[in-house]
Amino acid sequence: MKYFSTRGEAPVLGFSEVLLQGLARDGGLYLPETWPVFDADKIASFAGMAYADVAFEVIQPFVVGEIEDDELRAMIQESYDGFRHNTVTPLVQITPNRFILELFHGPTLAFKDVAMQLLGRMMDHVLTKRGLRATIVGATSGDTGGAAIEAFRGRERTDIFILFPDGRVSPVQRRQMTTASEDNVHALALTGNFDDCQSIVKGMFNNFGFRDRVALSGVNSINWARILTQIVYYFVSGVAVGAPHRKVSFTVPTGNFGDIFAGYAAMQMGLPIEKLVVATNVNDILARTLETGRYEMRGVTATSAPSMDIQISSNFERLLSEVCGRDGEAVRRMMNQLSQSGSFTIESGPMEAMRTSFAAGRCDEAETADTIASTLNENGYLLDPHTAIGVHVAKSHDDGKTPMIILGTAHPAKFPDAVEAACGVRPELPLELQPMMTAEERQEVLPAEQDAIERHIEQHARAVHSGV
Ligand SMILES: Cc1ncc(COP(=O)(O)O)c(C=O)c1O
Ligand SMILES: N[C@@H](CCOP(=O)(O)O)C(=O)O
Repeated sequence: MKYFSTRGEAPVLGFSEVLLQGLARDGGLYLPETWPVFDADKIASFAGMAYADVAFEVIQPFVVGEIEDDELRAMIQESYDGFRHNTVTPLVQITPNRFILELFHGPTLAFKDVAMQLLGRMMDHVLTKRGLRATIVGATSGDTGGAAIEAFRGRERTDIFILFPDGRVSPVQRRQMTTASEDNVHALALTGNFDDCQSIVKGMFNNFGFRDRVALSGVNSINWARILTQIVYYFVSGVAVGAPHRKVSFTVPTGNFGDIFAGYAAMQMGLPIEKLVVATNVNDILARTLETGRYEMRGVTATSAPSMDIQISSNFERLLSEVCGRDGEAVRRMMNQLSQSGSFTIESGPMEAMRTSFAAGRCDEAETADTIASTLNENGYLLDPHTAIGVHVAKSHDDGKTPMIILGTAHPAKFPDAVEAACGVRPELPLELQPMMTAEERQEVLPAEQDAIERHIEQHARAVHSGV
């Protein structure tokens, strides 16, 4: 399998190179040249299979020729053995037609673990084979950072630098990043918002001198491997509610558009999906875009669902590429307009194509709190604010016939203050995570300036100093 950049000007690469590069050298995002397609019999055969076995079937066609089957199987097995639930991503029915897909049983209680646990192992595998070291950078609005640090802490071949918006993540999220004591972990609190952190990360990838000196690699969902590993749970849950014999819809709490793009990928691979519903908080750029055809940035508002406080939604570029017939020039034009004027318009053809697969809705702060309280009272189920946004939006897209799966993206105990304020119940962290809340914290507070961050990384990254 080969991968091309959405902007059409970077070299076509194989999986291992795409994994290490993160962002393409033309600023674009990598996509597979073709979608492997599973027929109905193959999809039906996933029923009753262990999560790790489905993961192997889904991931293998994308990495074949680059990672041996037995090595892939072993990495998948190890990644999911550590999850708190033996089905890895259990499905919980909350109404006759609606289900929560609990993606938060990994080590940091967020859906990011599903991808990051395997990504960490794959990267280590490729670096070891090549005798290389890498400097990983990531931007986080709260969850990616903790999950990435958990996946890479103590790994010999990587240093990890996570940029997060100072004061804009929950205390649990912050501590998941700042209490790791391993020398290869660097939590950087930036005086800005998530979009600033993400722009700096992309800026570092576009500074080729720096990128090559530190052997830069990325773990945000700009990295194709993140999306790839997330495709699996769409198949697992879709089959559990009757696919391929019936269609299924998904509602996805969305920020950077990575999770829902994995659903789009599953659809291209043959999973019969009726609708992919984008659920946003008041930072609703994606909902507005689907409505109006115009992608238009506004300021970011801090909410009780901080991981979704995003305006520059990286993976939307992957969808633009798909609906524009993989026309790199068209994607470059829109992305240039975005960086010059903060907006761009999508032509009617691509917009119609998008609307055949996607719908969208938004949920404000009061609705988020009401949904947490009413779902607890009516269904006995405690939601985190991000998943609550999904549940709220799903209600207006549920046709009553097609099973609606809402992605449960975080455990409520990551956001105890918001949950308690909404419903009076304070969710407890699992016992093994409680010591973190009193452990010593270690972080650097830095200005949201690319130069300052690059200097800091050059001083601390072993890839620069070890000569490996
Ligand atoms: C809890 C939670 N829900 C939803 C999202 C949004 O996911 P995505 O950025 O893939 O759209 C995030 C952040 O990525 C998150 O951490
Ligand atoms: N919501 C994310 C933001 C980064 O998204 P990613 O999926 O591109 O890593 C977070 O919690 O950090």
